[in-house]
Amino acid sequence: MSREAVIEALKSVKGPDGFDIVSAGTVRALQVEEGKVRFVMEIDPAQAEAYGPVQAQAEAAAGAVEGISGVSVVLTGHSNAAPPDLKPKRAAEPKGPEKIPGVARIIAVASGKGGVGKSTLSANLACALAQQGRKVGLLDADVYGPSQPRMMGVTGRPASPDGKTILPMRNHGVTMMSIGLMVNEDQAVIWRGPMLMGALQQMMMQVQWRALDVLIVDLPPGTGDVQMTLSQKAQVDGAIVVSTPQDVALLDARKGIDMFDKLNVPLLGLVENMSTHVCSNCGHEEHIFGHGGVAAEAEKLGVPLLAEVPLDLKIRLASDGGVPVVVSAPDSRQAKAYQDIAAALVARGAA
Ligand SMILES: Nc1ncnc2c1ncn2[C@@H]1O[C@H](COP(=O)(O)OP(=O)(O)OP(=O)(O)O)[C@@H](O)[C@H]1O
Repeated sequence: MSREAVIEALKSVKGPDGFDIVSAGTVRALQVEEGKVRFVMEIDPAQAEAYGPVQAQAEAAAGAVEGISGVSVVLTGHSNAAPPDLKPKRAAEPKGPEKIPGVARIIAVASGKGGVGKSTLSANLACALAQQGRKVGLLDADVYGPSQPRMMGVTGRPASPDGKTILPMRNHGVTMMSIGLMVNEDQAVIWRGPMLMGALQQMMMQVQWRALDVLIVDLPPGTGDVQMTLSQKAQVDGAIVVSTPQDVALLDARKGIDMFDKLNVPLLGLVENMSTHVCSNCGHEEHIFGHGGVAAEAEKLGVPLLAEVPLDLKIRLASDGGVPVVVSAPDSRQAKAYQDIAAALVARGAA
């Protein structure tokens, strides 16, 4: 079971233009992992209907490859479709990722699994960078559970005065946009495929971010379609991977690290969250989930360990209350870990 075998199988599938979907450059970001295949089919939106059966054939072709137990194909639209008479060779040339207008740099914050503190880090990092004088945007791309409106204390729907562009929200010195502000909270979880990709693209390209030094993107957990779409569509300058210290969390984090490697996104560093727990009554320090695993991984990869953030009630209460701890208690020990990450990124010219 190999990536090559899947690609070979997909060459038997023809698009509505008669060219096979691999040579035509329709198949993008193909990954094979533990018997599961994922890829994006980038198509002319006007041909979405015609591609329905092609998608089904592609799923069947990839699924028939020996050792493949699951296939996930996402149809996504590209804006400038190739003219129909284009030779397959030219059509296969990939369209490179674009800069988001006005945005100097993009940093993606990712995690291998959910609930490890990726959104908490994104919110605190964005606020800390703003406190350090950077013009910062925060894009909540966690389509399956957008939590930035709550963490950043933002409510209401973003306005669209001209019906085309969207005005972002702003709080704590940070310009922000979340998929949670565009749909009802319970709706976001059922979004799938092209609709979801369209929303992500809209948030990147149609939001009036204005001039930003850095846009922090809070990704959904794992290594899925959103991560692939983001790095295909926009030029991501660096990624931060968050993990808790347990072996199983680290195992998932490694998959995230591997994904960024494949997508050619430089890894800026790792963060160990919930590293130690300091008892709020007696001050006793305990490594509830173990300690040092993320540091060892960073050393192995030759990337910085950006911080070890403690498991601390104050951090949770602050985020749940809509005022991240770097804003509610900027001089606290709890805020320092996030401020140090921001300072390190600024010093390296990464933010
Ligand atoms: N260092 C910390 N100390 C205490 N609580 C924390 C810490 N980091 C995160 N939390 C809390 O843990 C919960 C999960 O954190 P968060 O939402 O940031 O994780 P996530 O990785 O973004 O999760 P998901 O992938 O589900 O969106 C939240 O209630 C948050 O307040």
